[in-house]
Amino acid sequence: MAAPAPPAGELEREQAYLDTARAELARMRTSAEQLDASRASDAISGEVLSRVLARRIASLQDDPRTTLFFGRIDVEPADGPAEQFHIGRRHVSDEAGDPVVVDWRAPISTAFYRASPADRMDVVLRRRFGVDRGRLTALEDEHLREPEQSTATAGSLLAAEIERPRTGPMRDIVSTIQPEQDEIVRSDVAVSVCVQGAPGTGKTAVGLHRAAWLLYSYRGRLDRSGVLVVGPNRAFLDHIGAVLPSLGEVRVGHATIESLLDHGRVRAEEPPEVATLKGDARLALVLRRAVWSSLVPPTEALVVPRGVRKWRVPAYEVRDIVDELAARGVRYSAARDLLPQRLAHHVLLEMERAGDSPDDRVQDAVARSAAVKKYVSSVWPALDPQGVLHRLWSDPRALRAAAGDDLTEREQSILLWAEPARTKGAARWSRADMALLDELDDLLRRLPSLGHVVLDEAQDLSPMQLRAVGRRCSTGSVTVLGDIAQGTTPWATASWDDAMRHLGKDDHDLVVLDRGFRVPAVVIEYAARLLPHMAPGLGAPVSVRDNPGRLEIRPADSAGLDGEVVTAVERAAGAAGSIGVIVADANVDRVSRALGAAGVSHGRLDRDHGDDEDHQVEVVPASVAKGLEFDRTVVVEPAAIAAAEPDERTGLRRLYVVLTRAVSELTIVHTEPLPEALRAA
Ligand SMILES: Nc1ncnc2c1ncn2[C@@H]1O[C@H](COP(=O)(O)OP(=O)(O)OP(=O)(O)O)[C@@H](O)[C@H]1O
Repeated sequence: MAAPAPPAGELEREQAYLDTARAELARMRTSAEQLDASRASDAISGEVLSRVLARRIASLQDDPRTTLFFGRIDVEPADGPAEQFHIGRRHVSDEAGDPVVVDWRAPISTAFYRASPADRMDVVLRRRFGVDRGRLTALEDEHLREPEQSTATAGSLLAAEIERPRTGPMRDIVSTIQPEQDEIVRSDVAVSVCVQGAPGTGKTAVGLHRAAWLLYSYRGRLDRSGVLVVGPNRAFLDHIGAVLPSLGEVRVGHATIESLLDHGRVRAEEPPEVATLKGDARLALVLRRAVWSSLVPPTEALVVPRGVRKWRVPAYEVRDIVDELAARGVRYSAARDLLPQRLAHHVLLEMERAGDSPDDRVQDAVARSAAVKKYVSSVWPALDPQGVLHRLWSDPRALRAAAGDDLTEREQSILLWAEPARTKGAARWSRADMALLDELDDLLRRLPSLGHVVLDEAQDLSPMQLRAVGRRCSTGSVTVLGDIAQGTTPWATASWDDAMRHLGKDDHDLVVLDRGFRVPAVVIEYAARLLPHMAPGLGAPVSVRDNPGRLEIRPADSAGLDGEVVTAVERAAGAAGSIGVIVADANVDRVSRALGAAGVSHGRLDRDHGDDEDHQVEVVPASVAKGLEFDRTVVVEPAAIAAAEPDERTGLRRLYVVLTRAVSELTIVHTEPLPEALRAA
């Protein structure tokens, strides 16, 4: 018996419904345009209102290139009427306020993503639409109660969407979010989630959709506190930067860890041993001690002259005040700000005891007096992060005192500058120093917390960097995305429990994603040969791609390497789709020159710039490839890519990252022997 087809005329009926939905959206826009901000009660509210209105009108624009919905569910609850819901990127309602299209983030839409024959969630029919330039071209029905009634093609629209060629930046996956992904996306706002997933399992996609879902579900709260996405470099942020706007969310901040911890210019590179030690969580204890040991126990009384009299607060009383402030858990500088008023209050009590009746203005004047200021500076010195760190790295005695039992003598000697900078302004700070300056900043004044942070490629952060991110969501929650096998920094995390503890989120859900959406089977199986050598215990994803992919290995002699690369790139460029030519950082110029000489137009990525021009071919330094994807990749000289890292394990991990960027084809061009781990079958 032939599998059922959708009922005749159904596509036309759905197209008519789409036309109605478009008309309703136009009506919503017109009525928003007619609202008048000038009728607000005052100028400031008028300005706020007109901004809100402008945003609302922009959000109601119809994009004729897409449809307003991509799916439909028919639900038949046991205790209520049967209903149909069309699911789309945004909500559309009719004049009576009834929904015409429901937002994919609304609670009712959950069933579209998660219902299955085993757990129908009241759904009897799930329909998916094929779309071309704003019109519906096909539909597929899944009957959850009677699976044999499902259309013959059920599942093929989903597969086609996953197989669609990748060109340009990353796009949203809103029409095809998978059940295990949806569970993460819709985790409660209070829950911190850590997602471990092999390359291409959709971690980044899930994190971004979670941000959009949270903003929809907790709009008021998160609009105020803010949501931030943190990624490894600018090229990556450029790659993902269009996803949230395409979901209607333009108010999410995007940052790299470097831009987040911007406490001055990075002017020094340091050996991995030093950077790793500076990233160790023990440094937090050292810095805390360095800050609080700056307090100088008072030995002399505070003396405040006023007119012909002198008022005294004895040293032991000041000590009590200082001890009380230091014990309150207030940050160092914030507590210091309280000290003048406390001292002035004691002076006031003295005055009262002497028969005066001073008022608050007298207390303020005493607090601001030169005598009090000078005294405060002597017992509770003003500090700034750069000053504290400059002293620690320059002065062995200061470092020894702050180190306590937490750092060995050898470790202290590693941290000390060989040639101390003369002033803090002249200090040449390193990347690892930035996380320490950030920690110091927070020891001095508390940083306000965001509502939610999405942290991608989290495996690469040091404990001190994780602490820095954690303090930015200290009262909010975090979505942590990463893959231990892709950790390529010397301080990369070996355990998600440790990483989450450094983030201050001991209490979290750990979820493993293992279905691979990017990398086709032959490519992932090849790359997975590396896993036992650099991340034993971690499995490769199971590719869910229909396309088995293509893997080609092209040996060349050293004179012919560039020519072989050009040939491989030209062949790859014969079909539509993006091409990444991934090479060891040191070889980027050479390969780019060779391509240029052969007339192959291409762009170049670096840490700070994703290419915004529309190049089909991009030359990508291996250190920038993480998180990116290309339809076809040409990987040049794997041995050189691995050898550029400080140790073998990191080298193989870098190679694993590089080999897993391809959506359909991977070509390897090499003259040096391939690393042993790759050769072993
Ligand atoms: N449910 C889905 N439907 C369609 N495409 C998907 C789905 N999930 C993921 N993808 C696609 O798979 C590709 C890989 O996704 P993503 O970059 O989020 O993976 P990742 O786990 O972050 O990878 P990596 O660890 O390599 O950075 C992307 O093109 C993404 O759009």
